Amino acid sequence: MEEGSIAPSPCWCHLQSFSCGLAVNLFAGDCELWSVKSSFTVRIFSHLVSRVVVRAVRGFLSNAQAKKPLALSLHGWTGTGKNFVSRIIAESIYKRGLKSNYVHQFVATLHFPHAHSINLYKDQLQSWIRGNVSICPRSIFIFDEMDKMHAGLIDAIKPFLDYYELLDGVSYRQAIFIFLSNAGAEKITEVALDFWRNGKAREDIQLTDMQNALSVSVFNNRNSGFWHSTLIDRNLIDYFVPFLPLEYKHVKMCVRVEIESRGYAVDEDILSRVADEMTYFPREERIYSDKGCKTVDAKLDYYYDL
Ligand SMILES: Nc1ncnc2c1ncn2[C@@H]1O[C@H](COP(=O)(O)OP(=O)(O)OP(=O)(O)O)[C@@H](O)[C@H]1O
Repeated sequence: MEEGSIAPSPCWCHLQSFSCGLAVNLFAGDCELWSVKSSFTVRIFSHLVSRVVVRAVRGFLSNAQAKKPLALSLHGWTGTGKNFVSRIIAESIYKRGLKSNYVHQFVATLHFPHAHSINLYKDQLQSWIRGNVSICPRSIFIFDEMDKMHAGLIDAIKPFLDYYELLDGVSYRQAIFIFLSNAGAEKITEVALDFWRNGKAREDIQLTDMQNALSVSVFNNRNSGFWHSTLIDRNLIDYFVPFLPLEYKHVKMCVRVEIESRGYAVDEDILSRVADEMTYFPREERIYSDKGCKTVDAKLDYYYDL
């Protein structure tokens, strides 16, 4: 099944995008899913993330009677896989993944840069979401850099995340909203470090050890994009998903995956050298990679003559 052939309005790339009208899709209403894989898996080095995300997405997609759209808020240090996971979710639903006309990605610093334009952004965001969900109920909206979003802006989408059956004739109950943020990373690291220092296994960290602390921490953080947000206040975010900081062994796993994906034989020496080049924190213990797995692929270029 090919998706509609008219791409979202090209002017979307610019600030004015919203005001130049919504995307028109040739096959309006025809946004059948590429596949809702019953075996939908997330190959990610984090027991919490794979467990929560897979259950949440699979459960939501198989529930024809969902009472509200799915809202996932992914939190963690840089390079811990938040964009990676949102890409996997998009690809599990639409053949073209993030390139699908039904997947909309907003980057706070790019699409909502000016504090003085908040009211304009709010109107534009509502129109964009309303228009696109009217065309495709199973639209996916990804908000990256939530921690850089001006406080209050995200509250504009509150009505769409709520339990309404219809709003002006449109149902938002099949839509998926994903928020990505570095806010809360300190809290997550604190819990992970606590487990580590007490000799407890990382795999024993439960979602319940983090969820509440995470939502409270972003709610009270002026720089989280969710500061005093009604989305949290009204419990409209279904899951706060903590991405644990990545350890040396995880970085090596990332290097291995990258080498394999390039079709090379894995060289254990290169694996270790790339992981050794990363820097680790906290200063004393040096457990977690401060860039997660980011820059791994760039570092590999040095070792493989491409
Ligand atoms: N937990 C993980 N499991 C598997 N691969 C990972 C994981 N974390 C990161 N990676 C790899 O590292 C790359 C960079 O991660 P990604 O861009 O998703 O990080 P991020 O959390 O979105 O970072 P940022 O907060 O800076 O946007 C991914 O494309 C993926 O290849």
